[in-house]
Amino acid sequence: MVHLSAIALALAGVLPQLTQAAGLNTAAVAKGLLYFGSATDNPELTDSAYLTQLSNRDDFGQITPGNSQKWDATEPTQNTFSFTKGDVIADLASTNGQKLRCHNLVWHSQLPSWVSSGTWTNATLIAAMKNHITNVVTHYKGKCYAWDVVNEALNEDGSYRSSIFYTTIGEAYLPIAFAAAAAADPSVKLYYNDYNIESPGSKSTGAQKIVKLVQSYGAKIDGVGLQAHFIVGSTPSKSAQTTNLAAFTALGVEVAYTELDIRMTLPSTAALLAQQSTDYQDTVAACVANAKCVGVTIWDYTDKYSWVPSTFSGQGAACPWDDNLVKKPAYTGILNALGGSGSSTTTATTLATTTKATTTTTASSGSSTGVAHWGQCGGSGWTGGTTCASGYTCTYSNAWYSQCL
Ligand SMILES: O[C@@H]1[C@@H](O)[C@H](O[C@@H]2CO[C@@H](O[C@@H]3CO[C@@H](O)[C@H](O)[C@H]3O)[C@H](O)[C@H]2O)OC[C@H]1O
Repeated sequence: MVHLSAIALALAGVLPQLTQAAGLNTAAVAKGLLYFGSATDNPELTDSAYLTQLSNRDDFGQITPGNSQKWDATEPTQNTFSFTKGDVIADLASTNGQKLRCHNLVWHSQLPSWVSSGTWTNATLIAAMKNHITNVVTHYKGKCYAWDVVNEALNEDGSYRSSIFYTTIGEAYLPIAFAAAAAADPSVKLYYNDYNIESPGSKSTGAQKIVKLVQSYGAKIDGVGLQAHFIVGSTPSKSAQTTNLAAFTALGVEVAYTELDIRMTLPSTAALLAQQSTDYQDTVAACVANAKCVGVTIWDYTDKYSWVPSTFSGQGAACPWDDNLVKKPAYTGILNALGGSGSSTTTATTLATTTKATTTTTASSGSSTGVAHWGQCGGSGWTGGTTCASGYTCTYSNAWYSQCL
């Protein structure tokens, strides 16, 4: 069936178009992603210039709290919960009309000492973990697009990290955590999130085993978050990242780049900034190429507030905006991957189908073929529709069209 409304909307410019002027999020949505986003943190929000750019939905359609939803922030004392700082970020997302990625529930780091140094049995730690998850997820119910339920459970060789959770409970802590999160908010997407799982290898294989483990317990797992804390010049190729993403999505889960930044040894040079731009472009292009890659989040947008210099001695300049909130070449690299710096041609017949459309994009740097993730899923004329075709799930809709994955 031909949906003339999609053609009309596209021709009239109602659907997101790929133009020079489009920001990162606008271009990402036009390319079929759900969002392009940034992490942020409470102390930075007093910087009005920073806040203004963060709130610019043309660039950022999603934000993630960098620290304020972690266990040490939300349950510093057993069964005493504090949501004040996390609520500031959640409210900001709501005010700005941005999606919120919620981060994180179970992680070996930034734990309060009552957890990390407590005396636990299998039963008592399961109870404490479930109580934490239930309270935090319930508090933010309906506000998060996704939760990073378990963060960084793996060693580099793909074996389990010896966290308090693994050594006390064993691998069952993962499905137990996912099941508790699903019970508290059945609608929110539930993710496993880790670093160094962005190209094929032992750790990526370990993360795929976690997906299968959770599924084998009958618990819900919706996605895998690839942190993507990269180094300029050592970023995995687009090809390696594309192959890797496909291995995850073949398991029936979606994927997202959740903490992208690409650091360099300081001082930065023009050559390093150019390579950084290429590395950003390759990574975002890998996401665009996979129909189940829903978004990219950078781990703060400006070098001014990046976590990198305080964590990796002598390194920095990892973000697409510099210390003065001026865009770096990396910004253009991301936009190139999103088709934002060139022209885009999409055939009307492809647009009109209820299946995922294939978009051919001609960027200034060359030609590439990507997969558009959106589809006009129902209705007719200018009112559009919000019902997805059979076999598709509606992940976003507005008055004009639905996004169906
Ligand atoms: O002193 C601490 C300070 O060290 C802390 O820094 C944060 C550490 O976590 C960072 O985010 C993580 C980066 O990579 C992945 O491993 C994780 O998934 C992320 O959560 C965050 O950006 C830093 O700000 O902040 C609190 C201070 O008290």
